[in-house]
Amino acid sequence: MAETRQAETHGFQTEVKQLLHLMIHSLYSNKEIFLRELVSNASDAADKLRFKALSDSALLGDDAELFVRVSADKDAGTITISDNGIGMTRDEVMTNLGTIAKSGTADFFSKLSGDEAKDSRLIGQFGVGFYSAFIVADSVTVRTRAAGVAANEAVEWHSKGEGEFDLRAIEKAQRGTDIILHVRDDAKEFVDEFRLRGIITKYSDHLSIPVQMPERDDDGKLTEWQAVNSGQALWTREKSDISDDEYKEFYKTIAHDFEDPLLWSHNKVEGTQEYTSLLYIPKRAPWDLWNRDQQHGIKLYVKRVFIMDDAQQLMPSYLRFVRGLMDSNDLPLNVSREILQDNKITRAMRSGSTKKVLSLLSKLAKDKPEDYQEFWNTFGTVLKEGPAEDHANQEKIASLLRFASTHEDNAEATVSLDAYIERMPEQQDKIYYIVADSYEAARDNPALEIFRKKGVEVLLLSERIDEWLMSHLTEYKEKAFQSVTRGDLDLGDLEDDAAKQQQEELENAFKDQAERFSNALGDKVKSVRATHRLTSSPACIVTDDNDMSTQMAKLMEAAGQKVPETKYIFEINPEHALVQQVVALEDEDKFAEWAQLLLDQATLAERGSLKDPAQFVGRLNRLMMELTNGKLS
Ligand SMILES: Nc1ncnc2c1ncn2[C@@H]1O[C@H](COP(=O)(O)OP(=O)(O)OP(=O)(O)O)[C@@H](O)[C@H]1O
Repeated sequence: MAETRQAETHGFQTEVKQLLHLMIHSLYSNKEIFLRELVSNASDAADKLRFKALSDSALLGDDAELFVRVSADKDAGTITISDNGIGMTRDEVMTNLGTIAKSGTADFFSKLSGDEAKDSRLIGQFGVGFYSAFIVADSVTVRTRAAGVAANEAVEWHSKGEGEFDLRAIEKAQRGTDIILHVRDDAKEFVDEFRLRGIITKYSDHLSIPVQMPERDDDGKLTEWQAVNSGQALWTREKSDISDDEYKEFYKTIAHDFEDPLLWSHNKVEGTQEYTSLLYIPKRAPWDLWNRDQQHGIKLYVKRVFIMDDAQQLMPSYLRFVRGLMDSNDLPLNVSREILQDNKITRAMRSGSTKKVLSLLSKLAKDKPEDYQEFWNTFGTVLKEGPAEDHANQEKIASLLRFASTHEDNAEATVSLDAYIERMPEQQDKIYYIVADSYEAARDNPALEIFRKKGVEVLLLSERIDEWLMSHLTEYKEKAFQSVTRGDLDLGDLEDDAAKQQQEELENAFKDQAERFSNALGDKVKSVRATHRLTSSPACIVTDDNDMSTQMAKLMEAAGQKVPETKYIFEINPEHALVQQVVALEDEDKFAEWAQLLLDQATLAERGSLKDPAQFVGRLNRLMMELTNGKLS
């Protein structure tokens, strides 16, 4: 036994070291948050135990009144935060307090710049948690005994927050965790129970668990522990009794965010289902928002008892930036993730809260367009997953989308579909868009020429998700979406009969030449025809209606899927001077060279790359040499 009580030393995972260093250096102006983090961990530990005890009441033993206790010892220079919650086993201590068990952590740290101001914002997004103890402490001791584990199987963890931590077996009479902070000289102001009490009432007043502090006699001796928070879960109170500040502080505690939320919505739903929801939209994106496996931020409670974090069934994935909680009166207390998955009650809660969030956003867009724009810039890309994921709310989600467009002439996505429709000329019946690799590639794609000439607005899409979005969004307010690089260009009533007839004549007149191009290019193209998309470019390629679009093919290739090669329709502008010279060539070999060059150019403008760029360069140089007769003038 004696041997196991010897301390073992372990190194922190590299990322922990980085996090610690960064935290100490960038959060010095916001030191007091350590208490919020540690008290909220202690309260989570109580919640977890209460939940586990639902199926195994023996776990509570004779220590069923759960609490968090905070005290300070001026002589020793320490602050202690204790709870009689779930505690941790040795293995749990090793992983929870020695590593950062979040996927993508290394990636996150590679983004840090070394600029402390910038990095401190990032660190806020990351969520500091337990390690924030080191903002005020130069050494931290954690003594913990997991529920259901014998007193002599408790563990002590100790670290100075540098490269390593010590672990040893100890004996601990009470279940739960004590965290003892040995406070650094520059944070001694916190070794003061009056000060600590102020911080607790600021951050933790609404926790449903009592947070207790010592009552002391004149000699400073503890006489009893007394709760210093109101102990009433915030969301159970009447909306009218809760101040904005209380809502904001509560958000910071549950979301581990440093900043105020952008907005929130607190609802009591009554009727066939009874539940309360308190949902927040953060101002900033968490660092791992783009990861679809990222945990969801909704906590589930049943009759005020905490059941689980990250209840994915309560919020669709495209709203995974929403934080908050739902408290059901109808679900059984012993509900499991499996039960949640296929459950009438959860479905109703999910659908109700989804509607709530969407209407909250619509209202923001209407009342405070600038704030909405800020929201869109932060979370828009995630919301774009919505139309594919949630058919029932497609129209509502679509109304929240924002795009760059030819109307605005800048890359920022500010145009709503309603604004687009509002500007549509009466004869226009479709919503035109283009998807490309970048805003510039979209803006300068030759297929837009005819639209510019006719003054028809085109939405310019260039995010990775956009092709996916547009493949699920087929219409909005009964107007179909139409890609300008796809299929036959049907401008509908935007063209009058005379223009249509003129176009037909042009196509007929070009038939023979189109065939000549087609013979020269062989199976490199699907077909060749005269275009009516172009005004200043000689040629472009477009995708046939039934083929996979360029962007979709790229998306699938990037995902490692085998994609059949798309053959394009090659459209030529017979009125372009270069085309007129090419068709005048009599030598068929030369004609073929030029035809290939025009196709390569058009492919470059649409796809951004060629299969064999060296061949293109060789051909271009050969033709230039011929044109210049080997001499530039
Ligand atoms: N008082 C405690 N009792 C029991 N377990 C704890 C306690 N404090 C921390 N832990 C465990 O350590 C883990 C890591 O804590 P930490 O605060 O770093 O992260 P987190 O709470 O999971 O995430 P975040 O704070 O970023 O939301 C917790 O998830 C929990 O399992």
